[in-house]
Amino acid sequence: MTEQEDLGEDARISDVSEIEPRRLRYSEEVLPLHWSDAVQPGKCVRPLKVYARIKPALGAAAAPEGGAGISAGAAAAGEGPQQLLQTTSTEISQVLRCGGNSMAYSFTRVFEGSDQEEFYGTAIEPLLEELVGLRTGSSVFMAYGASGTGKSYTMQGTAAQPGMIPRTLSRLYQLLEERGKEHQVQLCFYEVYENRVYDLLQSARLGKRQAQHLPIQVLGANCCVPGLLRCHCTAADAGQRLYAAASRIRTQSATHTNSESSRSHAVFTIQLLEVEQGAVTGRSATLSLVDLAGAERAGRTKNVGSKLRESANINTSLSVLGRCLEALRHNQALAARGPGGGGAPRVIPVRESSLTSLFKGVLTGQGNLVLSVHLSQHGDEYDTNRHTLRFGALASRLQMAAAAPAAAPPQPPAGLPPLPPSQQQQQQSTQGRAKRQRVQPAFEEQPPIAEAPEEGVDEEPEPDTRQLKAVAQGEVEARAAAAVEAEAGPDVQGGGVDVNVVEALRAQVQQLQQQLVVVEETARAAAVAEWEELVASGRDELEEARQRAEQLEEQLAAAAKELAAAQREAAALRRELAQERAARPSREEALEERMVEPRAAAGGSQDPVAGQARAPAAGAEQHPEAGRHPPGTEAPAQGDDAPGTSGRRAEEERAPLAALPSSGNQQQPHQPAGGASAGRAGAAGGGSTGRPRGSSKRTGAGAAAGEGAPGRVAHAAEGTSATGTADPPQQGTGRHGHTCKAEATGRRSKRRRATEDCEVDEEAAGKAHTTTKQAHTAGAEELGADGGAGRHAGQGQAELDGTAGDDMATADAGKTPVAGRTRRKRQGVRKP
Ligand SMILES: Nc1ncnc2c1ncn2[C@@H]1O[C@H](COP(=O)(O)OP(=O)(O)OP(=O)(O)O)[C@@H](O)[C@H]1O
Repeated sequence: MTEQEDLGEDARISDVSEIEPRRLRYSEEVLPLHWSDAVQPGKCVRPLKVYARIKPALGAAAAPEGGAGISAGAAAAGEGPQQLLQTTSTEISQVLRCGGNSMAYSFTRVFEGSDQEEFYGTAIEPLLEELVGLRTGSSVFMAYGASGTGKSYTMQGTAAQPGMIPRTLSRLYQLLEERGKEHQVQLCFYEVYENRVYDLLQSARLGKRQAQHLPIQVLGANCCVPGLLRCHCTAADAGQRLYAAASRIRTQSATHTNSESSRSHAVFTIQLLEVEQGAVTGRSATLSLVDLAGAERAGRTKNVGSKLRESANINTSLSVLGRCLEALRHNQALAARGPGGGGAPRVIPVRESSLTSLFKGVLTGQGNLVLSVHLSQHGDEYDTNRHTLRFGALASRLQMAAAAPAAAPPQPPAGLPPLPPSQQQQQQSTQGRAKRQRVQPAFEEQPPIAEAPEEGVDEEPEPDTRQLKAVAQGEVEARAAAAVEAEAGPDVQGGGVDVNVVEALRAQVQQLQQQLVVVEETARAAAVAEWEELVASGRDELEEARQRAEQLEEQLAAAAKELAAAQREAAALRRELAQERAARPSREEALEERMVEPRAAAGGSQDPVAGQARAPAAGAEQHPEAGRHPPGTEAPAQGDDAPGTSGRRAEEERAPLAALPSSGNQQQPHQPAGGASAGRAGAAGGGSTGRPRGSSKRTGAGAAAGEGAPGRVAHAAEGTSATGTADPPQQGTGRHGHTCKAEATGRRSKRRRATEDCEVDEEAAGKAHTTTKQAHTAGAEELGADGGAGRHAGQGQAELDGTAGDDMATADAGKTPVAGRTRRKRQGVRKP
């Protein structure tokens, strides 16, 4: 921060005589600086004008001006993405040099180059005309942009190219002259540095930077800065000199991006009061020209220490400004949608910074706001330009409601009533004396007053200013006077108030007010910081919850997929099972059909064994209870009851197994011959009978096999042989057995294939096995009981001895291999 502790002759206002000392009295009166116009809703609404001005790239100050196309000199290289601004008269497109999409932004008008006249004529002159014609109560022009983009160049200019403020002053008096009406012009110039208001005119007048900042009083929609000096100015050159001198006091310093970077927002206000017959009528209008400090990126400016703090303050206030415009835009869009448009209006955060507090009126859409956004054609200004372009695009969507100033000036707030005329008069004179005492030394050094004072204005204060005086300073002084009177007692009251005491109290009150402002600001900053922290932590929590929800959703989706796959698999298995079930009867049919031939062959061979084999079956039919005996329990025991005489051995030898079901004849243990004859009868009947009732088909088949079907007998013999237990199979089957064996072997392999093709019902196979075993056991025991040493008996005995083991089942019937296999499977035994 550059503080000019002691201005040299050059820096001081060269001709302070331009400022009437008597007029300074008026300059301390509290008047609203920027206020909202009294407009009816929906009336005088117009879009906010946004002008864009592009500073040429370095070394290209002479680039083509104002025209469309690409500026020369845009090739300055730097870090970051290289950009180029392509323009038309109303549009700017930011193009990346490395390619990519460009975005176009529209503005009221786009300016390029260094010429100030054109910019002034387009952007400022209309505002000045409105001021002079008192057509708009309050107009504000703001220059916005990153540091070093030409805001100060535009507002202040150079000797060769005067900026907007000198041009405005010069043109103002021309217009007033043309109008031919009497006016009073009051000038204010102050800066907002680190969120505090400093009076630049006062500093210029005193010859040093004033250390005390001034409080801002927001009075409803209006804003006042008590203590701010207002200078009457009757000529353009006086105003220009005043401005030039005060500008030098404005805080500036060199940064990485700008050798004369403004570290504060500077506000130059021209207030025009209408005067008729030497008296102010009450109608007034203001035009404020604001040179905002430039937004800075710490990375680019490389600021540290106080400059970094300044930078942070600048960025904060500009950010609040941006948020105000955003909120205003939101509210206006909401209002345009009408009732029921959805959403709630936002609070416009004007109170969050001094800058926005000062311009509360226009930032809430009341009054006339015009913006210029400043850009740079330098290649490496991509980010800063983009930010500025977006700000401009947002602002250009706003509507402003401006109206002519009302006949009566803005009224002081209800809490601060005007003082009674007598007391006010007294205080004014007291105040005037005190002020003259205070400021006199500064003016004593200056040349004599060049211009004659405006007598009417000087001697007789205007009624409107008397009213407005009570807004702040009057109030303070009244309270101070009251306090003094109370303290001094009746003598002092009668003799008047001691000026020094009043002054002291007044200073004290002002100090307290300033302290109050500081406290308020600190509290507000703390609240904002806390709120931001809260929002940030809430955002973190929200993010965590969102991530967790995403994880859960993913898990849910995976589980749903697995479930669907499992359901598909289950459905496929169900289908397979159904197909299996559907195919089972036909397979069994096929097996039966295949067995017809061997049976027929067996039947045709006149095998007595076969004939006998059916006899027990028939017996079983006669005694169905036989089939109900569980294998290995009753049947063998019953076999004991079977007759085992040697006379019957020949027959029994031929049908050792066929006799097994005779166990069903336990009620008739002495009728083996009957059973045998029944078996023969069964054989004669085609050998298809004799299945015990209650057995399943397979069980029946197994039993039948055991009972003496020829093939089964052969198979049983073979199976017995395979177990290596008794005699060779041919010995048990004889001649006929050879034939049967050969056929049975072929059929067996076929059968095995057939049975291996399909899964045989375990239960059925088990039953077949047990029934067969039962039959074997019964037969063997029957034979054994006889003491018969026939081959079949020996075989049966061997099986009973357990030598056959599980393979006995395979020796039983055509089904038995499967049954055996199934049993092995069940028992977890591998086939040897
Ligand atoms: N349109 C222009 N034509 C020629 N020179 C320009 C133009 N705009 C700016 N400049 C030059 O660029 C330099 C920086 O401009 P200026 O100080 O006005 O930037 P700024 O935006 O006010 O920066 P800051 O915000 O840091 O104060 C100055 O030397 C100025 O003369």
